[in-house]
Amino acid sequence: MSPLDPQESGIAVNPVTEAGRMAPKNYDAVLLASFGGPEGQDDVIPFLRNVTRGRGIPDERLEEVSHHYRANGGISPINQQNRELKAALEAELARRGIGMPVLWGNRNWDPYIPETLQDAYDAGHRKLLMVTTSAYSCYSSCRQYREDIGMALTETGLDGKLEVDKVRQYFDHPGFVEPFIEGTAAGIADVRAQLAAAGTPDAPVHVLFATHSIPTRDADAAGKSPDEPREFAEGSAYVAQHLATGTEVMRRVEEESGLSAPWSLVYQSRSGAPHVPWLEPDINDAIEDLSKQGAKGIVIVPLGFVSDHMEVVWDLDTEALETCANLGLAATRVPTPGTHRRFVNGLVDLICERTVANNIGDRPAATPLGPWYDVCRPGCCANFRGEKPTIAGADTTVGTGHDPYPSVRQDTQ
Ligand SMILES: CC1=C(CCC(=O)O)c2cc3nc(cc4[nH]c(cc5[nH]c(cc1n2)c(C)c5CCC(=O)O)c(CCC(=O)O)c4C)C(CCC(=O)O)=C3C
Ligand SMILES: [Fe+2]
Repeated sequence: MSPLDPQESGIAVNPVTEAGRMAPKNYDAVLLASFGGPEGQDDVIPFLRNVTRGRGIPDERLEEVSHHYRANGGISPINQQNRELKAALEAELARRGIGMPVLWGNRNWDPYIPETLQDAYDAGHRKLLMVTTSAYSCYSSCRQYREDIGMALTETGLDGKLEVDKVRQYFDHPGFVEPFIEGTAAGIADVRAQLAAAGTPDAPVHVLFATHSIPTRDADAAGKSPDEPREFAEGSAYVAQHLATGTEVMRRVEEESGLSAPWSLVYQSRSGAPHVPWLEPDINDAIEDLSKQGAKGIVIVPLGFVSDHMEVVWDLDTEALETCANLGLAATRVPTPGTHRRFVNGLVDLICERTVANNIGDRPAATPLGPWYDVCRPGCCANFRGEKPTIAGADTTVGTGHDPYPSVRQDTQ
């Protein structure tokens, strides 16, 4: 791996995140790790028991949060989305002549991560590179996946036998950002056309970047570490990453299509006890406020999500678009990256930047925050429920990421 010449590539190496790099290795398979979801009415309660495991939540309470799954035949779209993503990744790897299979494992539903790791080991794999379906930094989207692997390695007795590392959080990788640029430009044009058809072509349009709300305590811990010298916007890497990505999307939309609109970051899918503070404003409250302030059109960009899973098709397409309709607002929801060519290509680029063969030396990042760390800084995205075995952190004791100087390790095989 040779250091980049920023003059030549136009992309400067971030001196901060350089510290959390891991040298390229000879990985022999990709692990696509995701949340998992139910695939029929009988799966719904067992799935929700998995999601809330260890918290002793009674089934009656779980039934209350199951309505969106129930209304959709007990089926979450997430598994099918992941089957399609897995197939698209395999096709792109094959197209580039890279002989790595893509193995798939979930946190909360079949195929479960520990079984996938055991199958991988039994099939002869020894070094896996994990790609998750979460782009940002916070407990749920980064550390919890690192724990899923740490616990699975411990549980299966494979720690020390099977190496699992993960690609960096990719919120600002061009492959993740560019489908949103395309979608946001098309979304603004669509809402403008709806308003023109209604005889109000110049009515105000507002872009809402939507992401999953999380408890403010988790938001504040996201990316925070004694080893992290940066102060993040609003004190949270989770919020800062979304703001930076949203800023870049709007800049590129204007540059490439001449379209512009005021925008804000809003939150959705809040759960948990009402007295526990979560990130706000909720998207539905924001839509009502914007309507009161005179907005006539809303473009909803699901910036926090990789695919059209339940939080997107229910909380945005059913609830938020209904809020818009009730207020008489023109509205549209922009696509998620899904299996967009540029997204799939970008994920394969992220795999290549970590592998010896087909190595890509430059690490593009569309915002000044990145490229994010390959190996998380000590303590970041803390788990307030109690520490668990965790991979891919400078302070962890499982897997290989705990090497304090991973970027000078050489893969010898
Ligand atoms: C940041 C974040 C993402 C985005 C990053 C990423 O994409 O990973 C995300 C994605 C998802 N969240 C999902 C589903 C659920 N999340 C829950 C609960 C929670 N999520 C949280 C955070 C996040 N969640 C948090 C802080 C909780 C409460 C505490 C807890 O329980 O840990 C619950 C419990 C029931 C409830 O409280 O509503 C469910 C069922 C699904 C599957 C959807 C499908 O089936 O299609 C997906 C992709
Ligand atoms: Fe969630």
